Amino acid sequence: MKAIQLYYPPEWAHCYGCGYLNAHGLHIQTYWDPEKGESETRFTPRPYHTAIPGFVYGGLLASLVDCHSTATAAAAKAQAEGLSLEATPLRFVTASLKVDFLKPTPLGPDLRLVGRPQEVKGRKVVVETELYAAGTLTVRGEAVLVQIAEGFGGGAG
Ligand SMILES: CCCCCCCC(=O)SCCNC(=O)CCNC(=O)[C@H](O)C(C)(C)COP(=O)(O)OP(=O)(O)OC[C@H]1O[C@@H](n2cnc3c(N)ncnc32)[C@H](O)[C@@H]1OP(=O)(O)O
Repeated sequence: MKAIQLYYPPEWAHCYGCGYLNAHGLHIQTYWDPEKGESETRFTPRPYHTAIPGFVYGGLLASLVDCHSTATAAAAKAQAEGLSLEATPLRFVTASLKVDFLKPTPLGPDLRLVGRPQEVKGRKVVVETELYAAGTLTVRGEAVLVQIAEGFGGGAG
């Protein structure tokens, strides 16, 4: 199975979190299960992703939820519209990101994020994510993702 992020064309693949063209990035990769209608990302933090010794830095956890959610939105929208990401790449950006840190996340185990689309409407997708460390739910996220429109970012600076 191919990660959703690997369908992004090069101009959308520089993201620090998930861009395959960012040599310094996290290279987050998300997989879509069309039967369950949910996504999965796995990531193993490095020792330097520390908050306090033994626990993962919350900003990293938010980044995982962020890029996991943008990819989930692309897959959910593609499935809802009967599109193939191979033929029609879709790219979403984050409009809103809410992260609840339910428990400290231990540094060491592989982290597993599960994403479930709550709403797919027009250019907007809402995704809920649960993040597990060694089977324990430690983070819950909710993100609003908006499909980028032509000329995205125009006028900035
Ligand atoms: C090029 C590839 C980049 C890849 C980045 C990967 C992940 C990221 O980190 S993205 C970086 C951080 N995000 C950004 O920089 C985005 C900055 N924001 C923007 O550009 C715009 O506000 C943008 C595109 C999100 C929305 O603007 P616009 O295109 O005008 O959408 P708009 O028509 O207002 O809204 C569409 C829908 O989203 C909803 N929405 C928009 N913003 C929000 C928000 N902050 N909270 C909740 N809902 C929102 C709207 O209510 C609307 O919903 P509905 O259709 O139900 O009425």
